[in-house]
Amino acid sequence: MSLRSESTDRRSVASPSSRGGKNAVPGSANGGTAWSQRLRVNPIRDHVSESYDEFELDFSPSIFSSLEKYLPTNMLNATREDKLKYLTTILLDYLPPAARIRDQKHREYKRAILSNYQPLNKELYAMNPTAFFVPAFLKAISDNNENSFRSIVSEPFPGIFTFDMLQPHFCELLLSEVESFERWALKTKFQIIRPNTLNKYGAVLDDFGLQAMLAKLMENFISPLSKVFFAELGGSTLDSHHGFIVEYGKDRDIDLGFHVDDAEVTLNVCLGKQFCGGELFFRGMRCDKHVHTESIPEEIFDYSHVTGQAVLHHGRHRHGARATTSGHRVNLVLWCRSSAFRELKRYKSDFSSWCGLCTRQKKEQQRKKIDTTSLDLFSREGEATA
Ligand SMILES: O=C(O)CCC(=O)C(=O)O
Ligand SMILES: [Fe+2]
Repeated sequence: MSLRSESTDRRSVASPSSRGGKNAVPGSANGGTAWSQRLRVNPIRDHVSESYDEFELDFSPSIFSSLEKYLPTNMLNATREDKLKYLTTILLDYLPPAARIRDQKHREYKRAILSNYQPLNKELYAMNPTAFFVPAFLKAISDNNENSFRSIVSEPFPGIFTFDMLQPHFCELLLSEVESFERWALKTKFQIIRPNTLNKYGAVLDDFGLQAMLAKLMENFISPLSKVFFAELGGSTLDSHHGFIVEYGKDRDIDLGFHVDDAEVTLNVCLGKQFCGGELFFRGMRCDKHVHTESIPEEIFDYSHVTGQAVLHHGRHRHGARATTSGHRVNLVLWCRSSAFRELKRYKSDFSSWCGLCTRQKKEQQRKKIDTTSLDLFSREGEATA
């Protein structure tokens, strides 16, 4: 079985939004500003940074809050929009030229959507926990401890967690919003960029105004779980996301090839509708070095989607989706990423404790070591008694 690493080729940048209720970052972020952007060397430790959560940003809002302490004195009391613009210009300077051009294009793409597409269900665009989530999920998150999480979560296979999460009404609203977005794109001949390299259908929710809501979903509802279940795998330091919809059935994608996600933690929730097939198949966790290696029988696990139910797994847990044989299946997928974990991985040794093959190889080495030590002992005992 060949395996692909799903990637989006997407980088993070601040982008303006004209949507009602959300703040827009005015103007082009990396051109035309009168400032010569600089940061101070040492932070102002007692400065209380503002929150940027409700802005439509592609850099994580927490990056802006952290960097605020490094702003020059004349910028400290500027408006949040101006601070965003100032900091975004600096952040963009760190991107290589090709990435900067790609980002610029993507910002224009998003701007074109946000200024022309009229949302159908405005209530989806701001986080509203009681309307979005089932009560048991909300209670477990507000109790915020391992016992409360374990009380709503099943772990049908090591590292794969399932739980009831979304209200049926929320699923219906999101489905109708995606359909409305696709109708608009068809009518206006707008070319939609698909969620990633493996999909011909589906849509990136972050691109049409749902980014701030999804950032809250990750920060307030997924991070608490991933801090407990994926602590050593980047789950404690999630700081950005890629949120999208996948669609299968007639005139849509049929299945999804074997792959790993460009994510530390993946949330995958079935929104409906009626369908047969479409099971997820998992085949073991692998580090980059071993991603293409065979799986062993103990790593095989299949999961059948249930509407409203979430699956939470590590992004390097290799998986794919079988053909949806009838009906129409739509899932919400949130790839949650940790820049700190990725940075750490760059400096780490060859061995990954979570990789099925690394651990097997280590056990094998240890077994061989024990075998040779006991052989050695055995021959010395032989010498002694000879
Ligand atoms: O179709 C599914 O449920 C799987 C989706 C998935 O794995 C992905 O988009 O990364
Ligand atoms: Fe995936």
